[in-house]
Amino acid sequence: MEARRFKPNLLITGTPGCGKSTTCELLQRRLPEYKYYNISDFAKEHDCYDGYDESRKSYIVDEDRLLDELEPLLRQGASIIDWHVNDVFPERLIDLVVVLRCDNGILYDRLKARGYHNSKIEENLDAEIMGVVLQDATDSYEQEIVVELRSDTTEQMEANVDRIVSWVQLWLKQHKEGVTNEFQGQVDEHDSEQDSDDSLSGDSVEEEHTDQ
Ligand SMILES: Nc1ncnc2c1ncn2[C@@H]1O[C@H](COP(=O)(O)OP(=O)(O)O)[C@@H](O)[C@H]1O
Repeated sequence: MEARRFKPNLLITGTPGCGKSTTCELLQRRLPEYKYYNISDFAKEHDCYDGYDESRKSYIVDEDRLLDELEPLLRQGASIIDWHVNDVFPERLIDLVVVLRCDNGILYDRLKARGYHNSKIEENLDAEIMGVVLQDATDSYEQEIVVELRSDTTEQMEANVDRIVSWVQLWLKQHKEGVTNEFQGQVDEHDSEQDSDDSLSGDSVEEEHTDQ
């Protein structure tokens, strides 16, 4: 049986350029006892690569190897996981999935500034338009723990971090009290001032993984 976690594991996902790393950085400042796992870096550091995809100009992650390395760490809880791929982590180890979304014009500028070549920019823009990452998340996790948040502006990013910290506090309170209510039910109540844009709205699209 899975050991009980005393602090939640947070998965911050989204198309490359949507703001995962920046959001995680801010989040970690607010949650200093949480460990931050940027999976691209983690895979590199732990030699979890299985070749290089020349056409995509990106390394291919050996997901089995990655999970072997990561699982014992996630079992301890208090993790912030940053990756555009979200459907590889065992459901039992993830407590909240935040899918960051971004306007395509803004995303284009961010990816261009990052020096991505055009085909890679296009692939990522298509993935964002089609909601691929959100679809993967809703396919892989209970809908109650998947939350879609807009990250076009600094103000939105700061508000997102505030919300995630509030959810963490709520999770801690619930688990301390042994309350078994559904997490999202409490979140909805807590965030009743949020507008309806925050509801899940992923379109059904074909599977396509983006890479950095
Ligand atoms: N909500 C936001 N508002 C303004 N700039 C942002 C926002 N999110 C990300 N950025 C900027 O966009 C770029 C890509 O963000 P990053 O966090 O690296 O994305 P990801 O980790 O999803 O690839 C960075 O220069 C970052 O400062």
